[in-house]
Amino acid sequence: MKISVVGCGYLGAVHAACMAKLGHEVVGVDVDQEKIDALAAGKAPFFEPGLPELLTETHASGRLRFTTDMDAIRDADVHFVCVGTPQQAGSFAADLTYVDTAFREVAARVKTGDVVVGKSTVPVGTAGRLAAELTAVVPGATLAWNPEFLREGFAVKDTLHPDRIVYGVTGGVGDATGEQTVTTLDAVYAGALAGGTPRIVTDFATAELVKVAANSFLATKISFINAMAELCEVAGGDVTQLADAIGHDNRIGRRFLNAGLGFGGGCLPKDIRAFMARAEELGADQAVSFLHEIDAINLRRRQRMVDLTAEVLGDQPVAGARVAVLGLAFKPNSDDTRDSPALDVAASLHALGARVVATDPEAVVNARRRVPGLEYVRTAEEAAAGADVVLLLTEWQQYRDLDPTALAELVAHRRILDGRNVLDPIAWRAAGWTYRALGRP
Ligand SMILES: NC(=O)c1ccc[n+]([C@@H]2O[C@H](COP(=O)([O-])OP(=O)(O)OC[C@H]3O[C@@H](n4cnc5c(N)ncnc54)[C@H](O)[C@@H]3O)[C@@H](O)[C@H]2O)c1
Ligand SMILES: O=c1ccn([C@@H]2O[C@H](COP(=O)(O)OP(=O)(O)O[C@H]3O[C@H](CO)[C@@H](O)[C@H](O)[C@H]3O)[C@@H](O)[C@H]2O)c(=O)[nH]1
Repeated sequence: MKISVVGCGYLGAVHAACMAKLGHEVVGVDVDQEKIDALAAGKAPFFEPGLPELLTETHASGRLRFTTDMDAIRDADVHFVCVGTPQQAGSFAADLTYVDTAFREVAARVKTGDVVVGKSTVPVGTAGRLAAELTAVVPGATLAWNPEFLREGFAVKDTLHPDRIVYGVTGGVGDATGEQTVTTLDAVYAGALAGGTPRIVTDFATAELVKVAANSFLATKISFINAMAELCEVAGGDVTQLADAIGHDNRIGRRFLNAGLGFGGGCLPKDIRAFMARAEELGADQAVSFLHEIDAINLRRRQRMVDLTAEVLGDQPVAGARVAVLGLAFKPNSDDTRDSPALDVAASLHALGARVVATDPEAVVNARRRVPGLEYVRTAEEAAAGADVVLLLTEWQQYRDLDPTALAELVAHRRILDGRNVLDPIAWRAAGWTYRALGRP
């Protein structure tokens, strides 16, 4: 099939490459010339494991190209819209300007029979509005809403082998146009559906809600365990053992119960906020008012880390202390620093006058763009040299594997704060370190 992908960021670039991998002829379009130049040269414009190899392979196949020329979508029959929906400045609501602009641009170029597929995460009600706007321009074109659930760091695998695929279609199940759209989407996703991937066909509102409900649930699970960490801190318990113990209950499950600095990134924080804003517009704010608490618990963890740093420094003031920060991305295996808890903590300590020397295997360029004032270095060892305290804030494998004895030789004071509960306290204490973590004695 001939497919266009409009918006080639973390979601769209991966989606375009995966669609080509599934055998389709794909054109990716973005307004960002730099991003398109990289992609057109077969290079990933951001760090995502497996993407460079996939781009090389699909580039060579001749089935994948990238351009800033929107007219290139005219050849395609199915058009995925993958542009950003960030949080509005000064509000919890989603900023839909990119979605609205992209849909207008697409609608001006599609033809009868084309299917436009929304993948961006949007407030419930958006798809219905956009469907009406699309058919007002091209009555024979249809809209589908196909939310995306990929995780950064696993984006290629999640796209090619998703846990489920959701289609929101006009009129829902049983509607003739809807049925036709389902047939088209099944052909698009044939390679990913093979092997029995569950596929849920539903109406627009449900499809939009599935996405924000899933992210709200994940955020709730993380904040739940972080609330337990707060309790452990005052009562003297160990949240990692607590998580293991409750996680053995199959009804609860151990995944997404890792306590620490909490959730960040370009999705969970802004999606739960946009959900609250939309629920309020719909007069249903009470239904999701608990999300305010989820957000508050999450943000308290970042402040707790800053306070804990001051606590372990003891008589030494934060201002002037040399703080080594290991990890800046919002999670490992990503270079994404959007709403990164790690970068937030580093910036707060810097604002308090600490000399923050920070490193990350992939995220330094993005971090520097957001917080230029920190001192950025290449390695954990460089960051730790002469440090009064070391903060592990993003659990990259190389930081998990650090040798406490070797690192002890580099620092001014052996103080380590494990913001992600991934180090072995016994080994670090045995090497002479003061080990502190969130939610652990
Ligand atoms: N990043 C993820 O892991 C992920 C996963 C699932 C869903 N989502 C959702 O997908 C959407 C995109 O997220 P992202 O992380 O890829 O964002 P991103 O900022 O990385 O990418 C968005 C891209 O859209 C481009 N763009 C903006 N306006 C455009 C226009 N008019 N025409 C063409 N391109 C345009 C931007 O230049 C940018 O490259 C969001 O709604 C997000 O919530 C993201
Ligand atoms: O037990 C855990 C698990 C995760 N996190 C943090 O939670 C955040 C989000 O992690 P993750 O969900 O793995 O990353 P994303 O790539 O943001 O993926 C989420 O957001 C995407 C965009 O909506 C969705 O598509 C995915 O399904 C959803 O998992 C990160 O800061 C993690 O450090 C924890 O603190 N504890």
